[in-house]
Amino acid sequence: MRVLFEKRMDCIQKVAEYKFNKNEKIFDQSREQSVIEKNLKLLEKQEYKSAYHDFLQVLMDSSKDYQKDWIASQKADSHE
Ligand SMILES: O=C(O)C(=O)C[C@]1(C(=O)O)C=C[C@@H](O)C=C1
Repeated sequence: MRVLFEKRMDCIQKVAEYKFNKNEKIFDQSREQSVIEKNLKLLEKQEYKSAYHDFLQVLMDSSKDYQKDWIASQKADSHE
């Protein structure tokens, strides 16, 4: 779990850098919806669907918080 989490966060770091450089917004509702739908379809045990939906949402909220903090720190550094 930790290893997968760290790999995911390495990707999220790259996404944050891309969004910072392109001045793109962090939250993309349609993208988020499609990530959730795609993953829910892949779930083998549909009885876990609701719990998995909540898990994905918490994961994406955490990614957005990380991106927000990282981009804010970059902006603060550039104003020093
Ligand atoms: O794909 C992105 O643009 C991301 O920022 C990653 C991610 C995610 O954690 O999967 C996070 C926020 C977006 O709203 C959608 C997806």
